[in-house]
Amino acid sequence: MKILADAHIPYLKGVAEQFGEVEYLPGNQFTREAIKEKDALIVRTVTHFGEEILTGTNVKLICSATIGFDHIDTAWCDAHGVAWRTAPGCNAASVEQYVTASLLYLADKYQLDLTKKTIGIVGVGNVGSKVDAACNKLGMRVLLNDPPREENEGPGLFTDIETIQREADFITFHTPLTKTGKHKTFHLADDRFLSSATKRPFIINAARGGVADNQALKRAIHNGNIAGVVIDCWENEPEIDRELLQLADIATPHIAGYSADGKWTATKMSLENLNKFFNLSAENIHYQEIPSPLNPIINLQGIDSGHQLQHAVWHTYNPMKETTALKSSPEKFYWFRSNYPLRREYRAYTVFHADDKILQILLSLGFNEK
Ligand SMILES: NC(=O)c1ccc[n+]([C@@H]2O[C@H](COP(=O)([O-])OP(=O)(O)OC[C@H]3O[C@@H](n4cnc5c(N)ncnc54)[C@H](O)[C@@H]3O)[C@@H](O)[C@H]2O)c1
Ligand SMILES: O=C(O)[C@H](O)[C@H](O)COP(=O)(O)O
Repeated sequence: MKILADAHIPYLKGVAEQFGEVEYLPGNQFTREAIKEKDALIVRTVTHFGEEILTGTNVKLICSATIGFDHIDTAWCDAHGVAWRTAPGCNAASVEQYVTASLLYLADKYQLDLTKKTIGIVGVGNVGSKVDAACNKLGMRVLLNDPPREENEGPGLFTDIETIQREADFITFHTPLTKTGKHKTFHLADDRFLSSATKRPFIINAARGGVADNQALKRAIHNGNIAGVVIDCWENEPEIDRELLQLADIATPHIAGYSADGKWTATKMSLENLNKFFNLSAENIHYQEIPSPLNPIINLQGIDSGHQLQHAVWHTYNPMKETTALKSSPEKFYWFRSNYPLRREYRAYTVFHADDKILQILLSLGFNEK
């Protein structure tokens, strides 16, 4: 079997070869010519797969090592016999780590007590559910909005979007990007939405750029309708809006899901999809190990209890380093994504000397205790 894989999918090289002949190319160098003779593609979100690239090729399966699939023209693929698979939930915990680290940053910068704040979560799937759990552990009041789920599961858990606009101090989006249908999410956060947000909330978008109208975000910051923004996903990546970049409290190059744990799981799920689709019956697949973090021990001795939580979370992931780097070199957006350093989730870290109350929060988030 002939496979073409994105060269920037970690933990794949030397492993995918157990399934066939594998060639690697950076995602932005995939062409119709390059994929023509391939049976399967293992891809990322940086390449668009539709009629223009797939017509006349031999491709039978596209495995995206990602949660999102708005880079695949699924209608065209379904109509033309090209199967596609994704890796649901693979990096949901990584996005939760990103949102938690960002909330702690905003709280620190603007002197906010998160236990007295309300967060509205729009889209409560794999990621939104994890963000919900984390925000509860931080002691926040959480409002959940997910009309498709509410239609299926009934009311009770969910609230309407107007309540979130009225009551939330933070609004975080975790929906897919959809441009049609009853629950389409394209420009969900537009001028109207943002000007109806009464508590001057912070807006967080680590879903997809198009979920929040980037021009409307700038207007809302300028006219004071919102207090600030945390943006990981942008319209027109990698050519992102430079003014919005400078205005953002946290601005990152679409890496919220880039924990090594998430990448490893995405690779594994992609290969499992390949194995199943082609009935390869491969057993005892050899996977690479996820490297340990450089400093897996977090010693909180001497840190006052008011700062222990942020210290521990930022030890695992600090969004400010990436914000500074992106603000000074926005032209390196694609490079930052292709050369991402090792980042581990909480479970790879052990905390020492945490105060009792903080320790309980850290353990519930997934840290280990010595
Ligand atoms: N920044 C990153 O690195 C990163 C990483 C992972 C996922 N993502 C993105 O995050 C988003 C969520 O991922 P997920 O794994 O939770 O997806 P999911 O499919 O598990 O959950 C999405 C949820 O959104 C809900 N939804 C759909 N339309 C809605 C609407 N109009 N209003 C409110 N809710 C709506 C769905 O019912 C579903 O419950 C996706 O867009 C994904 O591409 C980004
Ligand atoms: O959809 C996802 O899983 C995320 O957006 C993911 O982080 C994108 O990863 P990439 O395509 O850059 O590898």
